[in-house]
Formats: sequence, structure tokens, C-alpha cells
Amino acid sequence: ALFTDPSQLKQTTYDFVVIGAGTAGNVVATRLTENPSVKVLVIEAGVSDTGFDSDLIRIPFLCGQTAINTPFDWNYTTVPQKALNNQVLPYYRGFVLGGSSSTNYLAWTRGSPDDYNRFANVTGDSSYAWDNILTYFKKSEHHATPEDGRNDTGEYIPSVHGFKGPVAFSVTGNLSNIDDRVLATTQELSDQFPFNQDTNSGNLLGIGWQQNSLGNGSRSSSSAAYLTPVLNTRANLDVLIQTRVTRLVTTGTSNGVPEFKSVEVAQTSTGPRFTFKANNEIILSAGAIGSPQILMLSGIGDPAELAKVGVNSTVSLPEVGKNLQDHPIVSTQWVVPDDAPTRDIYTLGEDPAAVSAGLAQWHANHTGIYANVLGNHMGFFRLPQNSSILAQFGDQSAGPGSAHYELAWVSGFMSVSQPFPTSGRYFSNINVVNSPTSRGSVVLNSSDPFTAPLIDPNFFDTDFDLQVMIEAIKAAVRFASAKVWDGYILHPYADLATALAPNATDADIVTYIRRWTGSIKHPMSTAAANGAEGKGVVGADLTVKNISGVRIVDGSVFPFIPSAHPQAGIYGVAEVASDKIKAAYHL
Ligand SMILES: Cc1cc2nc3c(=O)[nH]c(=O)nc-3n(C[C@H](O)[C@H](O)[C@H](O)COP(=O)(O)OP(=O)(O)OC[C@H]3O[C@@H](n4cnc5c(N)ncnc54)[C@H](O)[C@@H]3O)c2cc1C
Repeated sequence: ALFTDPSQLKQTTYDFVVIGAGTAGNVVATRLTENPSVKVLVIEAGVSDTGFDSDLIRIPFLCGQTAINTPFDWNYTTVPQKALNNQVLPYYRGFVLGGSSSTNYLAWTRGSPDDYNRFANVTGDSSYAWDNILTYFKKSEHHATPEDGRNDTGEYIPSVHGFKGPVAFSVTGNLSNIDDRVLATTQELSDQFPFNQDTNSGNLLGIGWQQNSLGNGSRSSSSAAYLTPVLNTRANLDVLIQTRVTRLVTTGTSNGVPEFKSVEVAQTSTGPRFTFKANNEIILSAGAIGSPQILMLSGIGDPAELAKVGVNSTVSLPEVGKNLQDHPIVSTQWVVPDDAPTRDIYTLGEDPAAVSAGLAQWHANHTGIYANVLGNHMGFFRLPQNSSILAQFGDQSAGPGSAHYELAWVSGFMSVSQPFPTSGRYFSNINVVNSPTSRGSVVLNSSDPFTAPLIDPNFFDTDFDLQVMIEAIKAAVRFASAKVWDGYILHPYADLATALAPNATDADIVTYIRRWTGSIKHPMSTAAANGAEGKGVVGADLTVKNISGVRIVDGSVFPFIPSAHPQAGIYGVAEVASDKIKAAYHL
């Protein structure tokens, strides 16, 4: 059942306590409670995903608005970003049942086999290797027919997908006016921009139809897909929302190390504290910001850093909160003819009647433009083998099947950082560095669990990342220069024109990048798994090192960020972890 106040719960001891009802937490809680004798409590800081304003979560086309200034987000900001003119960036994280899977942009990508084989190598555990985790990717998903009933044969490869798992995925149910041109470019410039029938197949590279966590015209979050369908029918599953875990509490020692099988919770900074205990273990699934924050609040981290904010160190584990990796993103836009049927009528505020009609159609039968996301195609690319960047820095990706950068196309204005214009028609693409080498951190700002930590994605700390972003933009320009766009793409928008002027240099592109880069919202690796003693935060089985009783299952345990959008990978790892936990307790 669902509870909104710790005092409502009839028991204080469970077999497992899961911290965070987010993307990964809901997978673990749902899989463990498949066994009716296993009692699980999930504690979520955020709010319900139903009721007030929850259309923002359910309606896919509104995904760009789900996080911004809504009750569903933590409203974090970064520390000033040195390489971005000291800008402070918004840093969205889901604060709601489903976590960031309830607020994200729905892109459903796994990454490359190299990404997962590297995970297996670093941990010494083959269960994360592509050939093995593929079973779990399939277990987490089911193919859904595009909402317009369109035949999607040839737009994905059925044999690499699941058909019975909880999360619905589908390609677009709303074709856009640029789709034919995007596909024609994959023919005209096939050597640079080849078509790929399914970028989730183990062959990541090339341009494919974008898959999204979406079915029946609605977002398929971890709450909608895993948790909600069983919440009221499983007597062994309790979910407590609007309640924050403030720290892990020691419960003695086990095998010579401190044991933490209890959690302290509160609803406000000064409100009463409650504790809940796990007979077996605590599963920390608070995400790449929340999980290291909770460890540090519990005295588990770098002792010198903890001392600075007055937290007593209980266990030295210096890599907690280090190694933060994220994908920087910058958009580029071009102006197209005024009569082009782009999606701008829905997003620039010019045509309220079109918006009302679109929303009315979605409410009537979950169809139409609002039952889909903004873009229909995305592509993953490598620098050419003879690239001077590779010669200078070496290949920093997970391997030859991994992407250095990503491009995705939208018929309409799209940006995560620029103010939207109020009129006009546009063609946009996003440019993303997929195998970044910059590393940031999450550090406590205060011993108060209700104070946000200091978050530093440290974008473009390395020149490699900046050079790759320059190449991504140049590739986007080559794509937009294909003959099939003649007469459609008119000229670059606003200061992109300066960056791309005939006499412009890379320095002008860098000026554009430093001004407009944002986060694609993929922070990961802040509690990285590592099989070697003394390295990382968790071991191959994802249990926290140097203590007993706590396992981390979320995006923070990935040793490296995958070279694609991470949610599908996080679901896969959470499915693997659920089986590991079941095996550990013979469930
Ligand atoms: C706006 C946005 C757009 C994105 N777009 C995409 C995309 O298109 N495709 C993609 O693959 N990925 C995308 N991502 C990233 C992806 O959604 C996340 O990487 C992924 O969902 C993270 O899963 P997680 O389980 O690690 O953490 P989360 O899903 O964030 O779950 C963590 C949960 O823990 C809770 N929590 C945190 N601290 C505490 C505490 N102290 N006590 C109790 N509960 C706590 C949080 O409220 C949250 O519910 C996006 C993310 C955002 C925010």
C-alpha cells in the first residue's frame, strides 16, 4: 500500500528497505516482492505521480516541461561551470514515484556492447557483459505498436527485443515532415550517416528510428510499468512517499566491518525522525546524486571532506561522490520556410488553438502529436579513425562499437538551454558528447539532509570532450548540407550564424558551445562498481565496500557512463541486481 507519513506504517522492520522509488528502485522492489514471503518497504522523498499536474508526466509530448519548475523535480543547480563561462546550470532529477523515469525525455537506448563488456571487465563479473545482460534488457521491456497503428516493420529488429517485460517501448506514432529527408540523407551520405535498423541491437552506430519508453500514447515510467500495477495487490509491499532518508544507521558489526541495516527518515529538516530496519539489507536506489549524498550523511566517504561540513566519518570510502560523468548537450537550429509544417505551432506559444486541440485529442484517446515525443530519429557516431583528436588523445570510448557523439533531429525549435523564440519555423538537432572523459563530483554542502549537495558535472574539463563537441557540430552541419535539404534549410538561427560564418574558425564554434551547453541529465558513476580491492564504492555484487548491509542499485554504480541515454541500461542493471539479491537470500 501507499503511505504518506511514517507514523502510518504498522511495522518498522522489513526484509528489505529500498531507498528511492525511482527507475532502479521500483525494479528491485517489484522483483523482490514477487515472492509473497518477502516484505519490502520503499521510501521515496518525492511525491505521487498521480493527481495534481500529473498530465505533465503522462503526456509524452510535454516531457520537456515535466521537470522545469514543477513539484516533480529536486530543483538542483550545479556549481559554476568553469568551461561554460562560470554558468550555473539547472540539474534536473525526478522527485516523484518513478524518479527520473517519470520526468525524462523517454529516449530508450541501451548503448554499445563495449559499454557493458567494459562494465564486466572492471568488475570482473560477466553478468554485466552484453551477451548476458541482453536477457535482462529484454526482460525489462515490451514492444508496443506505435500509437497511430503504423506498421513499424523495418524500424526496429524484433529478435533483439522483449515482448513481455514491464516497460513499453515504441517508435514514433506521429510522422514529421522531416522524416523522409532524414532517411534520404542516410542514403545520400551513407558513408558518414548510415541507416541502422535498430541502434539497440548491439550495433549502436548509425541513424535509426528513435525508440521511446512509451506505449498506448503514455509515458511508461518505472512507476507505471513496475510499481503501480502491483502496489495494491501485494500485501508484502509498502511504499512511503514524501519522506526523505536522512542517513543510514549502524546496527553493529558484521564480519569485522560496521553494519548499516537501519535507516533514519524525516519529512522536514526539523521534523521528527523515524527509523526502519531491514532484516536482510538496505538497497540504496536514490540515484547518482541521492545515493552518494546519503552515504556521506552517514559518515561514509572521504573523511577530510566530511569533516569540513561537520559530519563524523564512520567509514573511509574516498570515491563516494567522485567520478561523476554526464553527457554535455548543445543544440543547433536552422530557420526553415514559414509554411513548413513543423512542430513549432505546439511549442512556441503562437497557436494556442492547436495546443488545445492536440491536448483534447490526447485526453480523448491518447493519440495524436501529444502521444509522442519531439523527435523521430537519432544517430550515434565515431570520430574517423584518422582523426587528429584520436591521434592526440587516444580513443577514450569503451571500444570500436561505441559512440563518441550523438546527433538527433527535431522538426521544430529544440534546446535545453536557449530561450525559445516566439515565432518562426525551425529545424533543430542536438549534439551530445557520448564518451566524455571529464569527471565531476557530488560533495556535501551541509550536514543537513535537506540541503542540496554541491553538484559539479565539470563539463569540458578535458580538451578531448570539447574537441568531440566541435566535431559533432561540424557533423550536424554536414548532415544539414546534404542536397535533400536544399530549399528547406534556409540559414542558421541566431548566433549559430556567427559560429558557422564562412570566415569562422573553431574558436567561434567553441564560443557557441561555452554559451549554450547544458546537461542532458545523465549523471552517473558517483558510486562506481569496481572489482579491485580499494577501488570504487561498490563491488561486483553492488554491495558497498568496507561496510555490511547496504547494496546500491541505480545509475551511480556504472563504472563508466554508457555511450547512449542511460535509462534502458539502468533498468537492465536493476534486473541483473534483483536476480543477484534473490540468489544471495535463496528467494
Ligand atoms: C529531465 C530528464 C531527461 C532525461 N532524459 C532521458 C532520456 O530521454 N533517456 C534516458 O535514457 N535517460 C534520460 N534521463 C536520465 C534518466 O532518466 C536517469 O539516468 C535515470 O532515470 C536514473 O535512474 P536512477 O534509478 O539512477 O535514479 P532516479 O530515477 O532519479 O531515482 C532516484 C529516486 O530516489 C529518490 N531519492 C533521492 N534521494 C532520496 C532520499 N534521501 N530519500 C528518499 N528518496 C530519495 C528520488 O526522489 C528518486 O525518485 C533524463 C533525466 C532527466 C531528469
